[in-house]
Order: sequence, then structure tokens, then C-alpha cells
Amino acid sequence: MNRFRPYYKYLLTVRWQFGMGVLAGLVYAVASGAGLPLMTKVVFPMLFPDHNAKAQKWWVVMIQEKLHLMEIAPNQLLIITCLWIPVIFAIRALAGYANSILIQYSGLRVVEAIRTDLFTKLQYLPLSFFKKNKSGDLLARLMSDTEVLRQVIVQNSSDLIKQPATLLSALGFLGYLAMENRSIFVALIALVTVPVCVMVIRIAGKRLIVRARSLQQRGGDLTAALSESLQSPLEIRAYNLEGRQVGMFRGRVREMLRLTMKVARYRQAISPTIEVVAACGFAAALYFGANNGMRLDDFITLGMALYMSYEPIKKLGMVHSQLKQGAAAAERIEFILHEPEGLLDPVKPEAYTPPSKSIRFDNLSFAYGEEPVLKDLNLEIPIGQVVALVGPSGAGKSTFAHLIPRFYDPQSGSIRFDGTDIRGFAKKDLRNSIAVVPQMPSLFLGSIAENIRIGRERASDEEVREAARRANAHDFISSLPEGYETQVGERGDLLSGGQRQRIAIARAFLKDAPILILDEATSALDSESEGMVQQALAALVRGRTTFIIAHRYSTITIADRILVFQQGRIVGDGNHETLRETDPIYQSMIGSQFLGAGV
Ligand SMILES: Nc1ncnc2c1ncn2[C@@H]1O[C@H](COP(=O)(O)OP(=O)(O)OP(=O)(O)O)[C@@H](O)[C@H]1O
Repeated sequence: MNRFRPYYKYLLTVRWQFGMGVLAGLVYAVASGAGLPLMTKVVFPMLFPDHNAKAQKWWVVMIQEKLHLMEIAPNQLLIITCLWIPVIFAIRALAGYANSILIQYSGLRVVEAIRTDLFTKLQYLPLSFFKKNKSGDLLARLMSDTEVLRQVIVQNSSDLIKQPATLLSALGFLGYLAMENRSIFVALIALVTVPVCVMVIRIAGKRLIVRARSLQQRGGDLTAALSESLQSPLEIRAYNLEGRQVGMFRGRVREMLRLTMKVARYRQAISPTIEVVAACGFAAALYFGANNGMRLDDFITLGMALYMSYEPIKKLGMVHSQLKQGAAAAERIEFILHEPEGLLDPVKPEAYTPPSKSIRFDNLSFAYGEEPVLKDLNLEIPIGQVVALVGPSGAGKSTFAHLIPRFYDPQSGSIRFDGTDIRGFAKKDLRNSIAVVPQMPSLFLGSIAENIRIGRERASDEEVREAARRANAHDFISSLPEGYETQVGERGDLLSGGQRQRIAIARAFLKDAPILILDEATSALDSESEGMVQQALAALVRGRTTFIIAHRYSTITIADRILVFQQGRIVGDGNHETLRETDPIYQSMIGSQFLGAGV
């Protein structure tokens, strides 16, 4: 249980329900572990009194005398005595029900809180985390592993409190019986089997966690494979990969089945093993009890109390095995929960105002791993300048642009807005003043209007339309049957690349941020769409400090300044005309594939 200690804090929000659930479990336990055996001890001798006066229990005689004094007729006594049975069972049933429901509710609230924490954590983790980890694997951790936790809680909620408490109360009752009847020896014989049972549980549990870990891991791989398949339908068809994908999937499913059966074999072995061990203990108790002249009614009571101890041990064995599986899921969840956040905000952020003079890059170096990607860059960009970043693939253009909104922090050097290091500002303030139009803009589930409104949540319908107009998107949106209310698919696949880009540009118009980062699409758009995008971009950059990762010649023409990147360094800096005249690298670049065939 210590394994789950970090999660106890989640119980605080449901402490009342949990507390009541525990209480109900205790009532159930006392009713089962002591109430039922006590029932056989009290009810049976009353119903079937021993006519041999000597053998009559002293308290049966006493109760009978008292009832006689109270003038209760024998058939009334019979009714009262018989009622004991349904009353005890009713108390037990009600308490058991309340316990299961309340503990299950508390457990589910805990899983809900863990899921939300996980999701929240994922929203704040740095971009590098998502580059390092496959989205399918993260999805599996978020959904499947929390689902395993949920199932563990649902399936065990009714046993988690009730069974240990029943065991304790039955053991307590056994102790009392042993003392009263001096049959301690008989009870002890039966109880030696308890440690054997516990041993069985522990051994099975240890083997189980190893298998459960691999099972969960393979489950993650399976989800990753699934999401990969769903994300790449085009490549799968284009390269005839259908058979390969199906084969891979079949292999993974088979492996899951193999591991699931391994887990099941260990888990299902626990209960029968405990039953056999318990039966041996019971038989031994029977043998010694009979040999020592134990009476039938005493033995029934003892038998009932023994049964009430073995039953919880058996159930606890199952609970233990499930908790092991839960622990394996918890490990995978903690991989995300314990990931350091990185890119923290300063304790006392500087008051933010967008830069009014310049953005300066001082001795800036950056590496994702060992290999430096940007090397000691020094430059100053006056506010309002439109800067195109050009250079071969992998030269470091995107990385450079991504340092400005602090998607990453440099290892050395700094970026300064009017002299202030941007790490001194709160990330939220900084990012509020930067609009980013990525190469492949993501559209969120929802309508086109909602997707544009991401730029500014409170924008009116008219402002959304105006932004779309400026982005050259209004006409195509209006021509759709449902216009701005058209629902876009998960990745916006219902829209063409150029249309998606224009929606992203409309978002940026709406955001109206003074700094702009544009990553131009490398893929070719049809010429009409391309013209529209170019026009929209030209309008968008006006009056904003802009960094465009440019892949097209036409884009360079709207830039005031061009930075030529090569292997993490800036090897050319100037306007188009000057560079074309003086910079051989730039000259070879505009003649080559990098900027398309627009020269
Ligand atoms: N998340 C990452 N982890 C490790 N290395 C990375 C990561 N992102 C980029 N790189 C590496 O950093 C270098 C620069 O990449 P970057 O994306 O900045 O280049 P780029 O000039 O924008 O290229 P492109 O025009 O193809 O987008 C490349 O060698 C790339 O492999």
C-alpha cells in the first residue's frame, strides 16, 4: 500500500465519502466476522436446546429464565430468535452496499483527479518532451493506464476495507472462542495456514508485477501503433503498407494476449491455492477438535469463524494481485507526472511591455542534445522589421525562431527585448504578444469560427469575419454550406493545405500581436491558393516585427532583411538586392531547390 501513498492526497477532497465508506466497511466486517459466527453460537443453542441440563450452556439457561420472567411465549421467542438471522444479514448487506458505493465513488474521483492532473501537466510540459515521446505512447499512458487504475479501484473497492476488517474481526472472534472453550489449540492449528496463504499471495504478487509491467508497456506500444496507422492513411496506401501494418498489429495483439494470459494464470492461481491450504487447516482443526471431545455446535461456530477468516484472505489475495497491476500502471503514469517542468517562470517576473526598440540576440548558442544547433549568434532586429530566415534544411532556422516565444531556452547567451532578458518575463505575457503560424497548422475539433477565435477568445463574430477577410479566407468559408459553423475534422483534413494556412493567418490577424513568427509551408499549394496565402501574409506582416522561415522566393520579396543560416551560424545578413550581389552562398541558394522555382 505504501506504493500508493503519494496518491492519498487525492482522497482529501472526498474525505467524507471515504470516511463513511470505511465506517460502513467496519460495520460489515463486524457483522460478518463476528456477527455470523456469534449468530450460530447464540441462535442455534436457543432454537435447539440441549435437553441434557448439564450440557446446557449457562447463558442459554440465563436467557431462558429472563424470558420466562418477561412472560414471552415460546413461539414469540422462536420468532425473535429466528429474526436474528435476517437482521444480521440485512445489516451486513446494507453496510456492504454503502461501503462499495462510497469507496468506489471516492476511487473514481481519485482517478478523475489523476487524469486531470496528467492532462494539465501535459499542457505545461516543454515542447521538447513531445519531440522525445511518441504521442501514441503518451495517449496510452493518459487513457489506458488511468483506465487500469480505474478498474483496479472499481473491482476492489468493495474488498479494500471490508476484507481486512472482516479478517481482523473473525480472528478476534476466534481468539475469544479459543479462550472461552480452551480450544485455543484447535484454532491455532487452523490458523497456521494463514502465513502459508500470505506466502502464496506474496510470491504470486511478485511474479505478477513483472508481467503486469510488460503488459502495460505492450498496451502502450499497441496504442502507439494504432495512432500511427490512423495518422498516416496516405503513406500506408501510397507505399502499399496495408499488409505490413496488419502484420505488425497482429503480432502486437498476439503478444498482448500472451502477456494477459500470464498475468491471468498467476492471478487465478491465488484463490484455489488458498482454498486448498485452508481446507487442510480446517481438516486438521476438525481432527484435533473431534479428538478433544469438541461438541458439534461449538465446532460449527468455530468452523464459521474459520471460514470468515479464510474468505477475506482469499479475496485479499486477489486484491493484492490487482494492486500490483495498478502499481505497474501508476509507474507509467508517474513517468509523466514526475517529468520536470523546465522553462519555469521567474519567481518575480518583470512587468511586460512589448519591445519598442529592438530584439537582440547576444552570444546565443543552443543544442537539443550534445550537438550544437545554433552557435554563438549575435544580432539586433529593430522593431517592425520583417526578417526572412533562409538556409538549407536542418540549418537551425526553426530552432532560432522557436527560442523567441521560449519554446526552448538557450544553453548560453540570451534574447533581449529592449535590453531585458526574455527569461525575466512570465511566459504567458511573452507569448501573448507573439503570434505563431506554423508550417502545418493544427485545427482543433469545433467550427471554423471557433478555430479562428483561438486567436482572441472574446472576439465578436464580426471581428472573426474581418480577420478571415484579411486572411483571404472569408470567401471560401462563406461558400461552404454551413459557412463559419462548418465543423472541421480532427486535423482539418476536410480543408486543403492553403485553406488551413489561411485560417491560421486569420487567427494571427485576430490575435493582433506585435511580433510574428511564420513557418512557411514547404509543400506546394495550388497557384490560386498560394497567391491568396502570399497576399494574406504580406498584409499580416505589415507593422509587425516578423520572422518568416521562408521557403519561397515570393516570400523573400516582402522581407526587409534576410538572414542566411548554415550549420547553426548566420552566414549572410542583408536585404535581397545586396545579398544577391555580394553573397555567394545566397546566390547559390536562390538558384537551387531551397526556395523553390520562383526566381
Ligand atoms: N526536437 C529535436 N531534438 C533533437 N534534434 C532536433 C530537434 N529539432 C531539430 N533538431 C535538429 O536540429 C537541427 C536544426 O533543426 P531545425 O528544425 O531548426 O532546422 P531548419 O533549418 O528549420 O530545417 P527545415 O527547413 O528542414 O525545417 C537539425 O539538425 C535537426 O535535426
